[in-house]
Amino acid sequence: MSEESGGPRPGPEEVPEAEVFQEHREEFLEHAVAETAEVGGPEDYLLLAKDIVAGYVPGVNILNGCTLTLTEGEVVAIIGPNGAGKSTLIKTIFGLIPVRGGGLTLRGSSISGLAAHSLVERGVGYVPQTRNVFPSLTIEENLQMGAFLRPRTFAERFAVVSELFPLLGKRRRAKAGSLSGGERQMVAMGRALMMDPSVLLLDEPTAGLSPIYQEEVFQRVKEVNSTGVSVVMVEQNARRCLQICDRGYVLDQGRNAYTGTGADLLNDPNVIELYLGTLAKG
Ligand SMILES: Nc1ncnc2c1ncn2[C@@H]1O[C@H](COP(=O)(O)OP(=O)(O)OP(=O)(O)O)[C@@H](O)[C@H]1O
Repeated sequence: MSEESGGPRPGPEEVPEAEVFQEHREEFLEHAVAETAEVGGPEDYLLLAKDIVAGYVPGVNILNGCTLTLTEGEVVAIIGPNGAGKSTLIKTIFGLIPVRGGGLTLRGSSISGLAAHSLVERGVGYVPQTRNVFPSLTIEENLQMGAFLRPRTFAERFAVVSELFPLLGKRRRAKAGSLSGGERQMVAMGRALMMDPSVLLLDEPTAGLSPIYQEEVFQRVKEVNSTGVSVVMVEQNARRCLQICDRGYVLDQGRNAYTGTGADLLNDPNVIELYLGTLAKG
């Protein structure tokens, strides 16, 4: 008789949580709200990403036809499990990943295939998740980089941005590399705002930050939004993000799994079970 080694095994009645999650997820995705059919035309939105197919490696799609709309003045959140394609969607919107299918429009005009700097010229700002400041440059120099396409507007924009983020004005000569993670995030957002964008794309702005700084980032996002900037943000702190956003998208496997107002998503039993609750961590 051989004896098998290893830790305790699930009893005959126990099913590992990950399997439960997978089973419910497949079932839920089959019945997921397909928003695409209800989406209006490009002229109805400030930004429209429709039926987007995109990926990194030839022949492998990460986004499998997902759709996102942004109306003037909104904060829109993108949440979902790890690897769902949230960052990929935001990078595709910003022209960092080629669009293989579907289309992107800004104020009704196609932006599919445009490079990132063309999008900046058209009023789109982007804050990447990592390496989003130049650590060896001062805060002021980082902000100058943000205004490189319109250097003559620097002083005026610096005044506006440091009113929103007082730290940036007070510590303008500090090297960005000497700042905490939360402070760097303020520099990164400030830099993206130097070109006076109408759309701000944020990729996981609270990742790696302490709860206090996470909260500060959420508050700043709301303040920036109140100045007339529309925001699309990918977030790992899904609950808090859904509390402050107007609408949210749950992405799963590169598709729209669910769409609704922040409150709808926070109160939906399926979303809670699969994407916000303990099963989601299985
Ligand atoms: N540069 C890359 N080259 C190839 N594959 C990539 C690259 N970046 C991401 N991927 C893959 O694309 C898929 C989606 O990644 P993405 O970063 O968009 O996920 P996400 O939903 O933002 O999740 P997370 O919260 O884990 O960042 C993952 O399978 C990831 O491994």
